[in-house]
Amino acid sequence: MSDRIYIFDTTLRDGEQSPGATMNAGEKIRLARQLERLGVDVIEAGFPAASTGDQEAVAEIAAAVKDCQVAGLCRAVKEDMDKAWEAVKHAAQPRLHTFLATSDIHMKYKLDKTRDQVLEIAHEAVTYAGSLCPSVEFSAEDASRSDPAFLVQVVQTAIDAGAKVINIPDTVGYAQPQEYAELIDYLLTNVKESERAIFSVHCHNDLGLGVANTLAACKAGARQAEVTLSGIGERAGNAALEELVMALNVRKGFYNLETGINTEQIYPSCRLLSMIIGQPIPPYKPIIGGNAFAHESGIHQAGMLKNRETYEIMTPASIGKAGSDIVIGKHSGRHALNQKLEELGYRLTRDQLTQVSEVVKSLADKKKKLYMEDVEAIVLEEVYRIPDKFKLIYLSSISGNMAIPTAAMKMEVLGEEKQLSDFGVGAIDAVFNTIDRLVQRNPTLLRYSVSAITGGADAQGEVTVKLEENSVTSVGRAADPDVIVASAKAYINALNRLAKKETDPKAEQSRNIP
Ligand SMILES: CC(=O)SCCNC(=O)CCNC(=O)[C@H](O)C(C)(C)COP(=O)(O)OP(=O)(O)OC[C@H]1O[C@@H](n2cnc3c(N)ncnc32)[C@H](O)[C@@H]1OP(=O)(O)O
Ligand SMILES: CC(C)C(=O)C(=O)O
Ligand SMILES: [Mg+2]
Repeated sequence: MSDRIYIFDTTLRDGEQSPGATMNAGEKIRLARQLERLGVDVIEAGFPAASTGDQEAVAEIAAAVKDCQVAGLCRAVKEDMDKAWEAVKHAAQPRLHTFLATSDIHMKYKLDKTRDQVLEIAHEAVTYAGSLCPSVEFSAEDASRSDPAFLVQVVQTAIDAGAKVINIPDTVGYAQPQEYAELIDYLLTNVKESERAIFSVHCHNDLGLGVANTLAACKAGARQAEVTLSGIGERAGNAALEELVMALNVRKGFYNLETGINTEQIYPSCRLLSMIIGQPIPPYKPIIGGNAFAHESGIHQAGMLKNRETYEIMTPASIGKAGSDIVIGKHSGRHALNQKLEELGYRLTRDQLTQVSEVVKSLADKKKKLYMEDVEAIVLEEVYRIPDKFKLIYLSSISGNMAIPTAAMKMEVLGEEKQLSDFGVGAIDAVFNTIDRLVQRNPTLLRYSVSAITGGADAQGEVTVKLEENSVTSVGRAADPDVIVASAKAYINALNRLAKKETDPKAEQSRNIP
């Protein structure tokens, strides 16, 4: 038996059955081209009988794609098959995929057909599809809940009628890995000349076992896996392409199976899908999630810095993603903190590092997300504390939908008290404009972020600003229950740091502050 697993991607068909994942024809073509680049063997482009739009989209994909088969799904109904064939017939490698349910519950309640009738319909459908298209796939819908002995009869009928691929779907995600592997093995053993067809699996994720079932079935002899990008699909979705492929890659010694997937196109493909359907990739998603290569705990980070294989079983580059990320948070240790600070150009002594680490941890206890700017501000505050040239004395601010946002401020500027008022498009803008005029500077605001350190309406607001003037940047940070006051203090804090860099450029250079 070959060790090649054919990847049948159904993102554009079963994936589109995911609520909210509808794509227009242009988007489907873009994604189909990306799937071709990814190296899938078959693209199931849609269900042409569903609508004229779907039929046209499938036809356009069939015309656009050259390097893989393009399949159209159809019920075991002549009109559906005609529509599907019309759509895929111009593909370089067309495939008709027809299906019919074989479980007692589906046959009785959904189709209202007996077993004998289902055998007859399956025979007629595959024969008719084969008269149109050289490559026919037959799916026994709800196979995993079908009587295995009857399933042997159905599969035998479909192969005898000319089906080249036999799909055994776990339509409702009911199967368990070992049981499903045993079903595949049972069919391969009991269907006569089973080697005339490629056995395929199509697993849903209702119990979170889509990928596990697919892997178990491949180990048992299935050679086509039906999957979707990011695992999107009907209800809880399908087995995820990226998880299946990377499991086969990372555990090659265990499975001894190969795919034709260019794994470096995995992340770009999933990103494209996410952009098209407007659904962000959850950070905790295996392989492609934002956290999949992020390390937050000190022990993990220290291990990673010594040898990344201590906590990573694959590289981000292998799936086409930028490097691993060390995230500074409350679980971070000094190794990781030092590494991140060195990347920013800071060289701290051991004592300084301990001092900064303590403040970072206490801030992380209060704040949901720590930015590197926060950490940098702590370093500047704790290690390179500087005398202030500019100080806030008082601030009064007017805003609202019936007022021109105005700030009136008094500041100490180079030892001299000054006061002024100015306007802005909003309260914060008015404050920053007033400060600029008081200190007679005009920096560019590169970043402004505000977050609540504590909970409730009386939360401490913490503001971080990043300024740039004459190619020099600086970060300022301040907290206050009033976010307008916190903003003013953070802005003044950043201005003080800019001023310090001007008066002591050598010191700043040696620290290489970005
Ligand atoms: C497991 C899967 O993912 S299957 C694929 C699911 N995808 C889709 O359903 C694609 C979108 N579907 C559609 O646009 C529509 O359902 C259509 C155009 C296919 C059919 O629409 P309608 O004619 O209005 O039928 P409706 O959807 O209400 O009911 C389905 C009919 O198909 C029958 N049917 C279901 N599966 C099959 C099959 N594989 N072969 C033959 N008939 C089938 C049902 O028994 C039912 O027949 P009935 O009208 O005699 O009761
Ligand atoms: C049409 C078939 C293959 C299907 O999507 C399923 O059974 O889940
Ligand atoms: Mg399905």
